[in-house]
Amino acid sequence: MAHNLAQCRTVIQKAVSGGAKALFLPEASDYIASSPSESISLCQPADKSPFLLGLREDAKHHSLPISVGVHEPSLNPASKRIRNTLLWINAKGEITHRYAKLHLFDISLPGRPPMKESATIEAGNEILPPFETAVGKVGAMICFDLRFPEISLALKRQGADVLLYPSAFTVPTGKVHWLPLLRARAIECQAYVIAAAQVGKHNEKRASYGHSVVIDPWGEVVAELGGEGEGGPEVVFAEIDLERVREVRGKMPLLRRT
Ligand SMILES: O=C(O)CNC(=O)[C@H](CS)NC(=O)CCC(=O)C(=O)O
Repeated sequence: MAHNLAQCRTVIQKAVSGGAKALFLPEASDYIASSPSESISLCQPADKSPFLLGLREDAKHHSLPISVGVHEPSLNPASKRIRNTLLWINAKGEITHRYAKLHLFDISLPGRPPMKESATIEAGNEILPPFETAVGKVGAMICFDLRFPEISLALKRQGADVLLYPSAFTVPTGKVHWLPLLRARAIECQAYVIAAAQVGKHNEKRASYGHSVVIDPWGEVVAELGGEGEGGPEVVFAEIDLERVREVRGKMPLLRRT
């Protein structure tokens, strides 16, 4: 986790030097463990996690809001499982919003070990209403949620201009599904999509697809990173133009107005 904090701090430095108004980090930026028991044992409450305390300090120091995916304990003290959450840290370093991942990644693909996120993670049970930020009204989702367009459509109806999908996508699913799903969400919601992704090898069992991307409300990719991640942590910049959201929605209205 100390290493991951250092990686994030490198990204924060780059974001600050480039004049970013907000920074979007991937799902599970604090750690990716190699077993359910390790994942549960590493988990700390937000107010005690050195990883989050470090990010909050930097957010405050640079007046830079940060969206980050982490692990947090269950709200139920009797639960052995943890939560997979997205936190919004504001420019004062305070955690102001929290979304707990609704859909868990329980799958088995041919020739690969099955993945059962629900062995470790307890699913969230509510959509977080979109919230105002320096880059517009943001709607939060996480990774596998991408396959369930209902949440993004609900967020659009609630006024989201920007949809977040911080992720740690697998390589085989990412190769085929990542970009088309993200572009579809941007096109049908007529919203910006910001998908910050983990990249490269985590441990003997796991690697992530990478290809972080920002997509505009017309569905065009406006910024992207690669799938190697060998040169260390990378950052990519994109302009979030809320006028562009109004324009696309105005020219092709998809929401019924009665
Ligand atoms: O494991 C952690 O600590 C953090 N969580 C994740 O990386 C999650 C669960 S394994 N990954 C995904 O949801 C990938 C989805 C995906 O790849 C797809 O939908 O194809």
